[in-house]
Amino acid sequence: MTSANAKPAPLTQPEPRTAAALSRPVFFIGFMGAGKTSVSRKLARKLGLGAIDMDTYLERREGRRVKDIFAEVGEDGFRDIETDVLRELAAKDPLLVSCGGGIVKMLRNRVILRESGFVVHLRVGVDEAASRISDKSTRPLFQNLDDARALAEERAPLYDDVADATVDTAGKTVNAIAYEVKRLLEKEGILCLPPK
Ligand SMILES: Nc1ncnc2c1ncn2[C@@H]1O[C@H](COP(=O)(O)OP(=O)(O)O)[C@@H](O)[C@H]1O
Ligand SMILES: O=C(O)C1=C[C@@H](OP(=O)(O)O)[C@@H](O)[C@H](O)C1
Ligand SMILES: [Mg+2]
Repeated sequence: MTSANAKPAPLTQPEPRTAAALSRPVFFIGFMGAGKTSVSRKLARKLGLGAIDMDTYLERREGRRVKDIFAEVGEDGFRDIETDVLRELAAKDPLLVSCGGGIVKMLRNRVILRESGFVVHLRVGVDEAASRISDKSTRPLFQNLDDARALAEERAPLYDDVADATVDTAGKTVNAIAYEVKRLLEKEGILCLPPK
């Protein structure tokens, strides 16, 4: 029986969710070789989510490779372009974004990351990173182990400072890391999955 002042049933029910969705952008940070690009891509494929790799996006936008940008305008010039791209991507509908390893260097980037997304730090040791990267010519700041170690040490507190979550990647496959990140994003309420 319906009472006189009961609300009428809505004409349309909300559509049940049919695809995975993110409540905020997810930014992958971590040292070169941590697997930011690979894990983000794997997760996007597994879940049918959109993913953008900052370096790939930036290279297309600029029409030149990262190493050529470094050679032509130096690291400072590269960092300016990188911040521009970060601002652009942070303003889009939520995506998986794999950042370059140096994104945390500039305070302005750390502010954007913290304010606009959920930040996942993929942690890797320098020796393991070096063993993963076969072609170091594409990474101007990973040319020898001593310099890479010093850089990693300098950046470690910056990654910790900005990360909402950290995943240790040592000895794990890209697939296993992607699964761990998926569970973590679900638990944090960042990833909403359709009912099975
Ligand atoms: N967990 C992993 N185990 C083994 N190799 C990996 C792993 N993650 C990435 N790689 C390899 O290391 C290289 C760098 O990975 P990439 O995803 O580009 O790292 P990043 O974007 O963090 O620099 C690639 O050749 C990739 O296939
Ligand atoms: O650590 C860095 O300063 C850099 C990391 C690179 O990206 P990956 O971390 O994806 O290799 C790329 O953005 C550029 O060579 C600078
Ligand atoms: Mg990358």
